[in-house]
Amino acid sequence: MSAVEVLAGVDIVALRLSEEGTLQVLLLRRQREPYMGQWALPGVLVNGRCADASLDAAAARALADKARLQPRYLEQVTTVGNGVRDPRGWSLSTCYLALLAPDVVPQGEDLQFVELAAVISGQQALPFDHSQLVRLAAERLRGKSVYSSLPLYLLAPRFTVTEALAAFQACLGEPVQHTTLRGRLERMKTQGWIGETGEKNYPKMGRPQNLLEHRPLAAEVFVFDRSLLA
Ligand SMILES: O=P(O)(O)OC[C@H]1O[C@@H](O)[C@H](O)[C@@H]1O
Repeated sequence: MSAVEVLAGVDIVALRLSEEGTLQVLLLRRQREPYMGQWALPGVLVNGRCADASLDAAAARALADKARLQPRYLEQVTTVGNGVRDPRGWSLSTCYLALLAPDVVPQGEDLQFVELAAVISGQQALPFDHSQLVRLAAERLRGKSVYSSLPLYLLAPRFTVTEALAAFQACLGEPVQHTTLRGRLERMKTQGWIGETGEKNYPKMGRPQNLLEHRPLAAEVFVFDRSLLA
């Protein structure tokens, strides 16, 4: 690379809600230098011969080509850039937050989910500045989960209130009042963002619960009139 060139890329912080109710982040084992063999965020370079129409298209390509999956939700978080984050020289990375369905499984030995908490705590180290990108994406998710329906994208399209509670608590990292969440979901129902399916799920333990359906409208997330933590 000549001294005037800058590498530009996108990196994806793709999150899944585990059965235990924790958030997990998708990692890819790097196939080339730098950091060959290490677990990193899936990402692609966008300069050079790539035909991506936009950064959003490049982010979708990174997930489709490298992780072989489609997100339920994708949002640009931030752009970082400096001369030290990539040993190849000056580079920019635009970081995306992707939310995945809970039943997504890694397709191949070069992909794995690890606990988000392990990356944030530093127990699972990542190359480049990828740990910092994970922290920024998790902060964005937490911030938006206080006042919007964003965590519902971590659930199957049909879900119960108990499952919604688990998703919100995982994103916020603290307990949420069942009655408060139920009130916000009722509000979404009256505005057409959630529908009653008329069906129930039958868990191994406990009583059957109504199955609701997430019907996101054009704006993608429903904004609550009050904080969920109020
Ligand atoms: O995987 P290759 O194409 O080598 O490079 C992409 C990575 O290079 C880094 O700056 C980015 O953070 C991205 O993950």
